[in-house]
Formats: sequence, structure tokens, C-alpha cells
Amino acid sequence: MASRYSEVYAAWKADPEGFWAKAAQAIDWFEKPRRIFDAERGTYGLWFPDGFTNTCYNCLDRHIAAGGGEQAAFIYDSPVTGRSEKISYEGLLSDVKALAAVYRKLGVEKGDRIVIYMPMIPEAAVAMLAAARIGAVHSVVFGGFAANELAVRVDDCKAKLVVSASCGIEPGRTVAYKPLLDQAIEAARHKPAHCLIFQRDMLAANMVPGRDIDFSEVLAAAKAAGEEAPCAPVAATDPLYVLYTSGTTGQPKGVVRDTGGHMVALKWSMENFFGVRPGEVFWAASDIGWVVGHSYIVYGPLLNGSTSILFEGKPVGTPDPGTYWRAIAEHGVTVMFTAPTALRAIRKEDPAASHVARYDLSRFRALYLAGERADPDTIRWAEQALGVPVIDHWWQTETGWPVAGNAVGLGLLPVKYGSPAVPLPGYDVQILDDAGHPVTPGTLGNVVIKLPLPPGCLPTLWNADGRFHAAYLEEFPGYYKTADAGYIDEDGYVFIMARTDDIINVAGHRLSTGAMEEVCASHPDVAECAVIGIADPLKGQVPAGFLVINSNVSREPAEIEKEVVGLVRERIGPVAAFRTAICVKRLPKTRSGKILRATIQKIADRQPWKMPATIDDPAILDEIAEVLHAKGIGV
Ligand SMILES: CCC(=O)SCCNC(=O)CCNC(=O)[C@H](O)C(C)(C)COP(=O)(O)OP(=O)(O)OC[C@H]1O[C@@H](n2cnc3c(N)ncnc32)[C@H](O)[C@@H]1OP(=O)(O)O
Repeated sequence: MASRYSEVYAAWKADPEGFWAKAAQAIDWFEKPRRIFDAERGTYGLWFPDGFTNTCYNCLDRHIAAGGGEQAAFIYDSPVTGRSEKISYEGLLSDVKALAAVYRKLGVEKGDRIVIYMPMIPEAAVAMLAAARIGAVHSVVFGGFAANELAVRVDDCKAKLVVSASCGIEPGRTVAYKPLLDQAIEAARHKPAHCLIFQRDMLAANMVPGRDIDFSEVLAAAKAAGEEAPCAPVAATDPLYVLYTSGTTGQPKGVVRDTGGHMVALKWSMENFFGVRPGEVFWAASDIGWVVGHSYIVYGPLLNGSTSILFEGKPVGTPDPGTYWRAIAEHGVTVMFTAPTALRAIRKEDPAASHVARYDLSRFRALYLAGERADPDTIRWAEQALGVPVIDHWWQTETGWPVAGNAVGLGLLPVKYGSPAVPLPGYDVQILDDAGHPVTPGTLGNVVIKLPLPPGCLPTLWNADGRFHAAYLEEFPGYYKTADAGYIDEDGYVFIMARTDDIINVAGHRLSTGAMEEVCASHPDVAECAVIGIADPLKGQVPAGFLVINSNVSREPAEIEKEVVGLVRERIGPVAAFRTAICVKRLPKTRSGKILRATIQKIADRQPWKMPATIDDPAILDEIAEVLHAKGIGV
């Protein structure tokens, strides 16, 4: 099929409001918006400012009203527990209605926050949809974060309720969630009134009397009593959720997602970008703790009337590197999303892709990759192994849906390896130099998006309009700063090259080196430190910490390094993948005292580097190179 991309993008550019007004017709509204965009409200304007709707209604009730109740909403595929289960739209709605009634009985009202800290089980999605049903704001916290990170989020959003589970299952170990939750609540200044705990068979959690409530018991009781909560009409501009993402400090940023624009954008993207029709099976192999889990495990597929796979497993080891292909064949997946790290892990164990041949992938049409840079080698390997288009695309927690990509739904454009292709309708992506001037095609600069951002993107940060403005809008007035560096070529293809801040990407997880430095520096023997991301063949990047020890300390450096590694795991969580801490005599700095992190990174990554003109003492770089080489890094 010839690509309709240029025509559709031009139609959006000619009449953005007309474009989104038409897209909004695919959503059911309790009160249809008469205005499409109000540039005077919010931080840069608000979408559908006078519309009223409900996300849960659009995800569930309306499909059932249209006769789709028996279709599977979710397929729960859990190789780590050996379970596989289909959950129909009707069955899901029944649980969601009852849980929403439980929330109401616990005093949760429209606008109240519910923190969800759960593994990849259907109850996590039920908890999200039940919050949406009553107009409560959910905030999902990824299970790989430590208690301290959970506490920071509970405090920031002042959660009235926490929904959690007794445990998660990681290969080879059971992760007890409840002790982490108890520690988090102990540490938090704000105490949630109640915790709803889903007890899993593999591990029972100890309950705190008066505060903790058994999820299954209370849900069954609500169902037996016929208790159900109706869908609350919420303003299109009301928040559906807050999702925290790494900031440049230990305080994460609470990305706000509104209700109406989010649904309009996701529904449009399911059909036009991913090319998935209602009734088809879509699989985003990620976690509900990340934005892709929100957008494309839960909300996008359900808004589209599709079936979504909820996968509790890993690309390898559960049980083998064929597990993705097995699930695609077994459930008739048409389109899948995963992170490049997952493919690299599979390739490492099965370089010849011999597991693919074991399965019938005839219904599989496309594989989408995002979350980190997709290296051309991995894309080519997957194309050859799977025989379907493998499509890199680029977006952020903040945008909520793809900014640039090759839209299957509009007909594919030629692929340029290393580029996530072209900006999607809604996004006017530009490249500016540091002074804010546009650069010529092919020139590296700051990747920005001309305001207003389209529906679905963040309107602000939770309770932090000032921080939102300072972080995203201030540096390039009239534009949203992505904090990515890249270029656009002569054909309009976007290339994303690096971050412009201290965020690193570890296995598709966005992590702040600043936050890790805060933890390293809190060790009593550490005088100062620097954390950088170094290249890793599997995870893309991994963090490495350089520690200067207090002069009066005579302990073995290896001991301190081990303690610091443990401290980061304890404070931030295993997701940080912080395994390398190295004691050094001194850190290289400029004469004004700025640590030369970028130069250390280049040495570690064996990239060409130049002696910075402002360096205070060049000999320190030789010392750093020596220590790195002794550890086998950068050699
Ligand atoms: C486009 C917009 C976006 O960017 S949205 C974000 C997109 N990113 C993603 O979808 C993430 C992609 N990455 C992954 O799914 C995983 O990293 C994959 C590839 C599956 C590999 O997983 P895994 O082998 O566990 O490695 P990892 O680096 O993720 O984990 C590091 C340590 O953390 C642990 N962990 C992981 N998840 C949990 C969890 N839910 N609960 C508790 N612990 C968890 C892992 O077990 C691992 O621990 P350890 O250090 O080995 O002991």
C-alpha cells in the first residue's frame, strides 16, 4: 500500500483543530466538546476544555453495549507461574465495577490519588480501570523500584489508598512487595488511609490491622452484595493518572495525563500508527509501571476494542528465548511492541533465531521497538528472523504516545536504519541550536516540539507548574524541550542521538545519574562522586560510579565500593542495574569545579575525546583511564 503519511500529516498541519475534532469522534463523550483547544488555559493550552467523558466507560462499557462483551480484553500469559487466562470485556467490567465500589466505600473520591504497586497481573489493570471509573487519579509505581522511591511517590501525590500485592516473581526469586510497601509507608510523611493487598499463592503478606485489606476478599464481598460504582463524568482536562519519571535530581517528575486528549490520541494511534483493528490481538511486552504499559498494555488496546496481552515473564529464561514467539503464535498476536534490549537478550541466547521456526507466526504483521535507541544490527537481525517490518519509533513518558515513527496504519515509508522515521501528525519536531536558532538539515542540535503539544501529551507536572515550565518550556520559548539531541535529514527523518541532560537509558528504563550520585554521596566514607552511563552490549547503557573517599578513611576501597553498590540497590532499586562503583583518587574537573563527566564517559566507551581546554589538571584523566582499564572497562 502506498503511504498516506504525507497527505495525513499535511492535513493535520493545515488544520490541527479540525484534525483532532475528527479524531475525537471516535470517543464517546457524556458532553461533546464544543471547543477543541483553548490556548489561554493551562500552561500552554488545554485540549477539549469543555468536554466530559470517562476513560473506563470508553475502555469497557461501550464495547459491551455494542455486543463485544465476550471478546477477550486481556490474555494473561504468565510463564513464571505457568498460568494463561483469557479475561473477557464483560468479566473485566464486572471486577472493575466492584473494585470501584470498594474504592468508594473506602472514601476515595473523584480527584483522590491511588498508588498502584503491583506485578504484571490482571488485578493491576483492574485497579487502574476502577480508579478511572470513579474519576480517581492513579499513580502506578514500577515493581523494580525500592521502598524509598515508592515513599517519594506516595508523598508527592499524597495517596489516599495504595493497591499492592504480596509479591512479584522474578526469574529465580520471589520479590516480597509487602515489606517494601510497609517500609515505604513508614518512611513517607504522608500516610495513606488504607492498603488493598492482593495475596498471591506463592507468598502470603503480613497485614497491618486497621490499614490493610485483603483485595480478593473485599472484591468478592462487593460482588456478592451486587455493589457496583457507575462511571463518573470527568472533565476532559481532569487527570487520569500521574506517572513519575526520573528528573535530574532524586525528586522524580510527576507526569500528568489528562482524560480526553489521552483517549483521542491513543485511539488514533492504535489504528493509524500501529495499524491494529478492533478485535485484533496487540501485545506491548513491557510493564504497567512504564508509560508504554499505561498506553499500550491497558488503555490503547481497550479503547480500540482490541485484545491486549498481559505478559508476566522475560524475553529469555522463562523458559527459553522462544517465549515471545510462542506467545505470538498461541494468542494470534498481530502487532507487538518491545524494547531493543529484549531482542538483544534473545539474540544473545539464540543468535540463529532457531526458536522462531518452532511457531506459526502467520498472523504476525509488525514488531515495534522503542524505549531506547534501536541499533540497526538488532533491527536487521529481527527483520531476518521474523520476516515482518521491524519499526523503530520514538516517544517519551511525557508525550504518552509516539512522536516519530513509521506508521503501518498509514502505509509504510522506506526504512532508514538508525532513524525512528518521521514526526507523526500532531508533532512539529524541529532542531534548534543552543541559542534557539533552527539548524540546517543534518545538523545536530536540540530536538524540540513546537507548542502546543498534541492531545495526549502532558499538560503539566503534578502540583508543579513552575517545575514543568522550567524543565520543558523555558529554554526554548514556544517549544517543548525533549532533552534529546539529534538531527532531521533532508527527507524529514528524525535521528535521536543522545540525551542533553543527566538521564541515562538502562534496558529501556530512564534513570537519573543525579539521583544515583545523591545516593553514592550519602555513604559516610564518600567525599564526592560522579555517576555516568557507559555503553553496554545488552542493556544499551549501564551506570558506573566514581567515588573519592574521605582522606581520613583507611578501609579497603573494594569494601566501600560493594557497600555503595548495595546502597543504590536498596535506595533506588534493582532496576538501576548499578553494579560498578570505582574508588578514584580525584575526579577530573574544569577550573570552575565542574566534573568532566562527558570526558570520563568517552574514555570508558573508547570514543575519541579531546582534552577539555578548561581542565584543571589533565593528569587526572590518565588516572581515571588507568583505573577503568584495570577493571576491564574502555580497553
Ligand atoms: C517509549 C516510551 C518509553 O520509553 S516506555 C519504557 C519502555 N521500556 C520498557 O518497556 C522496558 C524494557 N525493558 C524490559 O522490559 C526489561 O529490562 C527486559 C528487557 C525484559 C529485561 O528484564 P530483566 O532481565 O529483569 O532486566 P532489568 O534490567 O529490567 O532488571 C534489572 C533488575 O531489576 C529486577 N526487576 C525487573 N523488574 C522487576 C519487577 N517488576 N519487580 C522487581 N524487580 C524487578 C530484575 O530482576 C533485575 O534484578 P537483578 O539485578 O538481576 O537481581
